[in-house]
Amino acid sequence: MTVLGMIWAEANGGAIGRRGEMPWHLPEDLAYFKRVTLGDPVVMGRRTWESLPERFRPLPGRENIVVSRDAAYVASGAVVSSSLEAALDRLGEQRAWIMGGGQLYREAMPKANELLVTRIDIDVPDADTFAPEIGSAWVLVDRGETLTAANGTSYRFERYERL
Ligand SMILES: CCc1nc(N)nc(N)c1OCCCOc1ncccc1N1CCC(C(F)(F)F)CC1
Repeated sequence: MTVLGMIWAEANGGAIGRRGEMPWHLPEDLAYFKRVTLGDPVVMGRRTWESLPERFRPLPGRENIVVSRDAAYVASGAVVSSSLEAALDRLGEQRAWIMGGGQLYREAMPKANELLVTRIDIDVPDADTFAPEIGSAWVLVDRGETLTAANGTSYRFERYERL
């Protein structure tokens, strides 16, 4: 069984996206995401793959798996899996990270062992994509200290483990 982590950044109210973009720019979170995931396979939905700036496609230094039901879908530099299960079957015992988006987080939640959530103190009134609910099966094991980004934004890195 893969040790499966999920990693996301969310703004106030659980916002994680707006019209296919992340409506903020927080280099400190990009660095965190890169540090955490480097070397491990990452699994993402097609919309997240398409949201990545060209220069980040594929994410360097890790196997990129894109989940799409479209058997004809091509993601150059990535492996396309037809379902989350197919992606997990590929991964075998490897530790891997679900990196978005909302739909895949919700589907993978029951299979995840660890959640890394960056809480960003900004309001995104017209958000259209939201983080999954973190249910009572989870315990916040590391609240992280509240940090201030170079651009003045407050944020913190949280870690949850399954009870
Ligand atoms: C970073 C954003 C992010 N934060 C956390 N904590 N969890 C995530 N699931 C996550 O979303 C990754 C997919 C979206 O990512 C991007 N969306 C727009 C612009 C840039 C990116 N990044 C920049 C860094 C790059 C690197 F390879 F350097 F990591 C990856 C692509």
